[in-house]
Amino acid sequence: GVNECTFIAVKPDGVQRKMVGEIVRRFEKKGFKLVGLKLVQASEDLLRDHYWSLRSKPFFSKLITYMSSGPVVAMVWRGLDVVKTARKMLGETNPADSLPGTIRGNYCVEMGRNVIHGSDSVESAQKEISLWFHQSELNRWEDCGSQWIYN
Ligand SMILES: Nc1ncnc2c1ncn2[C@@H]1O[C@H](COP(=O)(O)OP(=O)(O)OP(=O)(O)O)[C@@H](O)[C@H]1O
Repeated sequence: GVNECTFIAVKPDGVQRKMVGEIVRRFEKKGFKLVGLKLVQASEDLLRDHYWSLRSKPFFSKLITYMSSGPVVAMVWRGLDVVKTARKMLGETNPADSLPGTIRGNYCVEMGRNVIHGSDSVESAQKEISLWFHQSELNRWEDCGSQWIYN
């Protein structure tokens, strides 16, 4: 429903490459609602929890190093089908498989530097949001434009 939320993070390469504004712009203009946003240096403990399902992958330790190499911009976005739609806006995990027009399709070339994260299901979104944000950091402000987004 319209209350669905997803967790999006601009990864350290995205922050270094000044992509925060472009990424926020795309989600805003799509019609999604920003309910949380912060710049954070993620601890390795947090990242290991976040990527727990990938712990046995050969690239796991490189992934933790990559994700802790600088600050990330952690965000929560809300709206109808936002989890699935955000994944489409991001593109595929491998930028080479991502269509032009998607964030990864337009702005990156390698899996290990793919500039952005987005939750892959509603359940992972709920887990990731509670991992990265305190409830008090989320703000469900009333969006004066929502009548022009939803009928
Ligand atoms: N084969 C690989 N080699 C190097 N890095 C990889 C590889 N597969 C995945 N990764 C890295 O690990 C991240 C998490 O992998 P996952 O399979 O969950 O992809 P994803 O869901 O598209 O990405 P994310 O969770 O970051 O949105 C990828 O975004 C990428 O940065």
